[in-house]
Amino acid sequence: MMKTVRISDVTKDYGRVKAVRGASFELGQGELVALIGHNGAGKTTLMKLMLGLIRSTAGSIEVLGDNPAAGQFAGRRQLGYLPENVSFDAALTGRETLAFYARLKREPVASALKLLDAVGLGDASRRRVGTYSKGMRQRLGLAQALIGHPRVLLLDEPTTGLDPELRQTFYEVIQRLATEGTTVLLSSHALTELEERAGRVIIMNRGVKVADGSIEKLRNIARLPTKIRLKVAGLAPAALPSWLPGGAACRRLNGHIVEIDAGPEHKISLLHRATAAGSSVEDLDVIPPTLDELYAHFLREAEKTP
Ligand SMILES: Nc1ncnc2c1ncn2[C@@H]1O[C@H](COP(=O)(O)OP(=O)(O)OP(=O)(O)O)[C@@H](O)[C@H]1O
Repeated sequence: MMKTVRISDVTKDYGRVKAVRGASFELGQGELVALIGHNGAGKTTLMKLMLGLIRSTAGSIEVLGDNPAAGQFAGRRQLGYLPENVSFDAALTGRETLAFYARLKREPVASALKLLDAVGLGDASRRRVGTYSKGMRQRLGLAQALIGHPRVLLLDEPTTGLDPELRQTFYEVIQRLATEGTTVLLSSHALTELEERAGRVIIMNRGVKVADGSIEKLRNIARLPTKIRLKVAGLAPAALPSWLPGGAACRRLNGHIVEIDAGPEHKISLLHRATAAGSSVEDLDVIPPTLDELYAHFLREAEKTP
């Protein structure tokens, strides 16, 4: 996979604040990567470094084969960016706004305007941006970031303010771009929606990268228990199935569900027991560790190391 972004041992200090500390990672063509972390973890700072808006204190950054902070950064036109708090001139219409950005990027205005339809703003394109809702402004921001079919797309909390349907459309748009080869890096606090969508997750804690990999890989490293939920016929409200091994962490949920925490090494044998003849299990759900749980786990681990 061709690498579009290389971050090597990067540190960024703002005076005494260490916003990023020794971070290293590479992003490949066509990857959709989620950057997650608490407020102030260093996500926006990393994006600004990749855009060349600020310079690193130490370490090196390469985007599309070049240093983005260098004066003549050839890759700039191939970068798309949606800032966290996008703001536009309220007096311009959606079309005028996008035409303005297309000219700035020296891209054809006609193809930029087609992006308004792609983000569902076609009907509102002749209205002034001042009359747009927050979600509409966010979509205009996304259209702006997509001008010129960027090879690297950096999105800072892009789904804030979008309703569930628009979030779905948003992910469809960026997933299509990733399939076509764009590197997409998006920062977000909405972990549940990232779970099925991000091919890879980078977790930041106080400026330090604490985890990096697919959800599968993070699950393998964290070795958190999988939840097995069972509906068992004829079980008294507080009772537990007799076939459960002693010491298994389990509980009753709402009177009729039995929930078991199954460590990776016990999962299969517990499922065998649950589905064996005579176990009275009527229904069963297997719930692997969520991104929320993985995130909490890696932050806990990071806080243990001085
Ligand atoms: N221009 C600046 N001057 C001084 N400190 C800054 C500046 N920009 C960011 N910081 C500090 O650097 C740290 C990292 O900030 P950053 O904006 O990268 O975090 P973030 O992970 O994007 O947070 P959020 O989720 O709130 O957007 C924070 O402590 C922040 O206060």
